[in-house]
Amino acid sequence: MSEAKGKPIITVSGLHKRFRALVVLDGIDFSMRADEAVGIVGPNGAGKTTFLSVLVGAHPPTSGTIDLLGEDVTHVSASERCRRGIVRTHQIPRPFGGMTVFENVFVAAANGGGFPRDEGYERALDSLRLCGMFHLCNRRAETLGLLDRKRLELARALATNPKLLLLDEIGGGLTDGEANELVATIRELRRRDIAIVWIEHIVHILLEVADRLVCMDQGRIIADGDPATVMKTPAVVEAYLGGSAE
Ligand SMILES: Nc1ncnc2c1ncn2[C@@H]1O[C@H](COP(=O)(O)OP(=O)(O)OP(=O)(O)O)[C@@H](O)[C@H]1O
Repeated sequence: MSEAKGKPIITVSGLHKRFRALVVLDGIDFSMRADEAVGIVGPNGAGKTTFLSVLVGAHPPTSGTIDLLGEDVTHVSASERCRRGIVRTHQIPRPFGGMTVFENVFVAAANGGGFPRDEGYERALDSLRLCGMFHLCNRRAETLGLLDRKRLELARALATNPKLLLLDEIGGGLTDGEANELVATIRELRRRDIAIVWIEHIVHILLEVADRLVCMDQGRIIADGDPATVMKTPAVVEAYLGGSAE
């Protein structure tokens, strides 16, 4: 492992997030290296999506700090964080309607990634190829089905040239064959040295890629470590898997 890969890509300390009286993140401490793929599981409402939103700057934390690549980005805008290499996909894909698939991805490369035109063009094409969407370049984004919308969401995120990619439930509703394709794509991203955080309820897909698993419950991290060990942790069995710790 190179020295750069072994360094933390992101470190979060004492992160709290409240929406009015509702405490959604309740003291999150988290750090990961650039060569890791971390899965996040947890019951509905645990705060997983909110965690990603706070990491990318879509919501300011109520308190706590976020350090990206050795710099404090807690008060840095979402667009600037994106240019520094952190990007997320959304649980519900949000393509720009009225634009083609290619235009959607090109806008991400140019605006999100800050690439000049020719480079943005190449990045957009590379992302579309990687996500198996090249043949759909000229389709209007709003005419895509759910699976292709999810692929487009991933292609747009990749076009920004992320160092850390945050995925929010991109596996839901896929057939086994489609899920295998998705796993192959994520493995290719790891070969390209992109660090991954992936929230997913379909745990068996997640475990094919994640080398570390985090379980959240009620705004806290209740387990963090080797996936097999985390899945057997009594607190995880009780909070997430619906079983008894006995
Ligand atoms: N913008 C918001 N304003 C108010 N409450 C919010 C907001 N976003 C999320 N919440 C609340 O925060 C809590 C955590 O939501 P979040 O979506 O982060 O959980 P989650 O673990 O991702 O759940 P799921 O697995 O169902 O996606 C929920 O009670 C949700 O209603």
